[in-house]
Amino acid sequence: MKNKNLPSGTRDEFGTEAEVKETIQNKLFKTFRQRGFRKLTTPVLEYSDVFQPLSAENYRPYQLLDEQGEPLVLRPDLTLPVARVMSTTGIELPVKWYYGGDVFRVKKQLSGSYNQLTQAGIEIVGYKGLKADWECLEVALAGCQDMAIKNVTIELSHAKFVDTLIEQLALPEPTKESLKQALFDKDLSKYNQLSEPFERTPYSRFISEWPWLFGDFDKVMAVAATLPEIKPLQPIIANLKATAAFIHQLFPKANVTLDLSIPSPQSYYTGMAFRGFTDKSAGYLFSGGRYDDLLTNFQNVKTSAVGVAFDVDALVERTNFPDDTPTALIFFNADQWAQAEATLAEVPNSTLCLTDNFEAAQQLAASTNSRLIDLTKAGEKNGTN
Ligand SMILES: N[C@@H](Cc1c[nH]c[nH+]1)C(=O)O
Repeated sequence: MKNKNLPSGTRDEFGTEAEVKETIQNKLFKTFRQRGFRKLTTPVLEYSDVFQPLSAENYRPYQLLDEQGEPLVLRPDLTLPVARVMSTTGIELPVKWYYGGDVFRVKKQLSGSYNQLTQAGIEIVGYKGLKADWECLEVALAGCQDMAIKNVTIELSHAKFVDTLIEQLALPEPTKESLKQALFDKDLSKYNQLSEPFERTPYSRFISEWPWLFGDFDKVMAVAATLPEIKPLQPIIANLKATAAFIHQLFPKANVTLDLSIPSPQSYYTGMAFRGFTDKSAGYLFSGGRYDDLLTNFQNVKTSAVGVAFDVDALVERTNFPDDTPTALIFFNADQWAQAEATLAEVPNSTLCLTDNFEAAQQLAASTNSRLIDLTKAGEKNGTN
């Protein structure tokens, strides 16, 4: 074998880290099941068409060809496969799914981030109302609580806010698009120039602060309240406010922020979106949102859906690794296997010692700082135990 290196952005996981990851996944799966979600497993390989709704710059997939030359990808997302399943199987709505698995996203070389990420999430399909969005938030925030992750900040946003507001502005279409781009890019000189016509209009306060409209929920909402009455914005604002109130009521310790100046975290979101962070790092713990149009990409029926996925690797990073390596080694002769099994079952944190002789067992016990349980009495016989 010539190349023993791993492909860039991938890693091996072993020992405590891999075990903690498994424990976290199992804990999440158990919660999902207890809440009535059903498991859905999809393949790691899919036709690239499935992921067409993803924005290409954020999600560059690994590409392959099948035997007929059809382009395949390693899945860069787990929500789109759920939409594919829903549109091809005729499963009755409503449904609540849960899943876990790896997604693959080609990141820039040397960006320091991994190209293979483990997610565990839920998708609720067939419910229009806020209750389904809130069930996602409940699962996400309760999940963080179960992992003892403190200081969780939940950032709310809405996929339609920017477009709805820009739509109202008396500007030519191409200027609207450029204003939106300048806002998202935080290109202030361009933004200021394009937004000049709104000085001394009822929009002026909001438009002048728009690129900075993120942070404390109430403060951002106070600036939004300076806008003139815009009918299509009202349900968006009402949903955001009701959701912030819901979070305060159920998770009083969580910090709620609002961002009215970002592009939607996923290009397929159509409604409220939410991401969870802790103050320790920039990466998110969970990310989710409503996507009522996604299934129309696969079939001509509009279906309401909302979901959230945990970044399991981010949860592992924030968990204190317990040191629970086996502390007792059971040394036995091959014909004592049944007795060794009984001891294994009885002694907590024990493991079978598979060395051929007692000396090797002693060495292993010393190097792993383990207590040696000698079923052969070899130690007694030669006086070393
Ligand atoms: N698939 C989204 C998370 C999500 C699940 N459901 C809805 N959104 C992501 O990877 O960011």
